[in-house]
Amino acid sequence: MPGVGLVVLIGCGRLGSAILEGWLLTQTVAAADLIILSPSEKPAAEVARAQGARINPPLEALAEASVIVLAVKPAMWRDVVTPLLPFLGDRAVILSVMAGVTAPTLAEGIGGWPIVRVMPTTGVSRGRGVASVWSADDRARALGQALFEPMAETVVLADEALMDAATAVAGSGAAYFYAFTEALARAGEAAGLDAMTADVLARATLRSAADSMGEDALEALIGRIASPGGSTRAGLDALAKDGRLGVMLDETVAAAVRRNREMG
Ligand SMILES: NC(=O)C1=CN([C@@H]2O[C@H](COP(=O)(O)OP(=O)(O)OC[C@H]3O[C@@H](n4cnc5c(N)ncnc54)[C@H](OP(=O)(O)O)[C@@H]3O)[C@@H](O)[C@H]2O)C=CC1
Ligand SMILES: O=C(O)[C@@H]1CCC=N1
Repeated sequence: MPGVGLVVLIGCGRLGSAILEGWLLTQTVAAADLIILSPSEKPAAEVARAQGARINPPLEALAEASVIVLAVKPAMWRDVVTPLLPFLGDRAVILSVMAGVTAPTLAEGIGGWPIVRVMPTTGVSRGRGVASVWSADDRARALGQALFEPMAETVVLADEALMDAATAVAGSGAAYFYAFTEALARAGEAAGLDAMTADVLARATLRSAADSMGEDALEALIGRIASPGGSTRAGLDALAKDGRLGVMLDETVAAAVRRNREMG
């Protein structure tokens, strides 16, 4: 894609691989413009290599990089990045997808380069992710948007302090929906379905609900299914009894926000 330049992806684990797959799928980054640093061989990196990406080249190659994407665990980024710093050019932007690690903390170890934080979901691998972007630097923010908008519904946050909440809602959120779906299947089993039928129905319902959602208000969507006095309304009333659904999700998001702060 014109304008993005040479992209260095550091870490090709679950999220790094998803990002790589998304870039190639949506042609956001040409494989020839990619350098991937990975201690072990990864299927996604091998696919990129076959299309022209460079894997673990001599570090002198980093001098031309426009953007360095940090997709390693929050606990290890200093050890990973410190040896690379002497090789970075003046124009590089640091893009971190790490949960919890703040820009001021990153700047302690990577001073001098503009920083953009992006919190994507692994759905970017299929060009259908979600991403929250924050940067204090206009060029870095624009680069973050250029790299993620083609493969994610992207929100630009006004304040870095909101990144932990965005991570707790979107970065983690798919896992909550999967956990809910699992619990729905088990409840179906308790109501008499065999385990496999309950799984098929719960998973298909999640897919169908997501497909049908569009841009309509959630309340309107619920209203279309829940006939007054009907069985869905009875189920929804049980779900929200004494405000417990809201309380449960407040606690869920608060716990994830706390953990993001601890990891940073
Ligand atoms: N998974 C998710 O859904 C999301 C994750 N994140 C963030 O993404 C980051 C990565 O998470 P995730 O992908 O799940 O974790 P993984 O453990 O799957 O990936 C981390 C990768 O870092 C690699 N690595 C370790 N040392 C180096 C090194 N020196 N140079 C290059 N790569 C190295 C590891 O390589 P190896 O496998 O060879 O050890 C590993 O594949 C985290 O900071 C997390 O907060 C953010 C949003 C969503
Ligand atoms: O669980 C984690 O720490 C990361 C952050 C968002 C999704 N995965």
